[in-house]
Amino acid sequence: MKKVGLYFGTFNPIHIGHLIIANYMVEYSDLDEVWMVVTPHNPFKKKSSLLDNHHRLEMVYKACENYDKLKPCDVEFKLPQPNYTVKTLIQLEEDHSKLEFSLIMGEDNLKSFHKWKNYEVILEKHHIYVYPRISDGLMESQFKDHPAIHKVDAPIIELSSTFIRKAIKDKKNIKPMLPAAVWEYIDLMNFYK
Ligand SMILES: Nc1ncnc2c1ncn2[C@@H]1O[C@H](COP(=O)(O)OP(=O)(O)OP(=O)(O)O)[C@@H](O)[C@H]1O
Ligand SMILES: O=C(O)c1ccc[n+]([C@@H]2O[C@H](COP(=O)([O-])O)[C@@H](O)[C@H]2O)c1
Repeated sequence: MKKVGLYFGTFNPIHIGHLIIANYMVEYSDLDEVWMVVTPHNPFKKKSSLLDNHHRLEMVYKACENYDKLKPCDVEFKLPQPNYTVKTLIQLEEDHSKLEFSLIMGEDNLKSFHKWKNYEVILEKHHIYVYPRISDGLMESQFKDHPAIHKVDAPIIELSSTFIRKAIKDKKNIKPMLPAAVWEYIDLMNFYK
């Protein structure tokens, strides 16, 4: 069975931090592919300053163009909002019965995973691949040494979409922080100014 890692995000915009993690995961784990799932509305985030779904998807598409094992995914566009991951997983399994889906998550997100809708169901049915991230807070003991949670030693790149949006607004040059095609698209479309 083909193993697909799901990397969920708002990707407003996708940056090299995301791309380095996705590529590392597919090269240094047993995953065959990583799908970058563009989320219209994260239940934990306000929707303000959010670029249209299709523009965020277009940027993910451009970022993945030269990576055969990385794929953009728009499954959440047709699902009710805010987007609960447990529901998305049910939809994906219905659409692709021959694929095995796992989640990719930073250590920071694992610390609040117990607040996700039906997280026990997710953990029962899926593996989670966790990469290191600098963050405060403690890991719930139930997630330490859990058989479905796998640590992958990916590099830490502290960069965020929030930082990039602000830097563009402040007219800073942040070219190396974005895949070239994404930078060109943002520049062409005058986004985040
Ligand atoms: N530099 C990074 N390294 C590793 N993981 C990251 C990095 N930036 C974001 N992530 C993780 O990638 C996923 C998708 O990221 P998201 O789209 O929320 O980007 P973000 O940069 O955190 O955005 P924002 O600053 O707008 O909140 C999330 O799980 C997030 O924790
Ligand atoms: O299902 C949930 O309850 C849930 C709660 C918080 C976040 N998520 C998903 O986690 C993904 C990454 O979240 P974030 O805030 O780190 O970008 C995003 O796709 C969200 O929809 C999901």
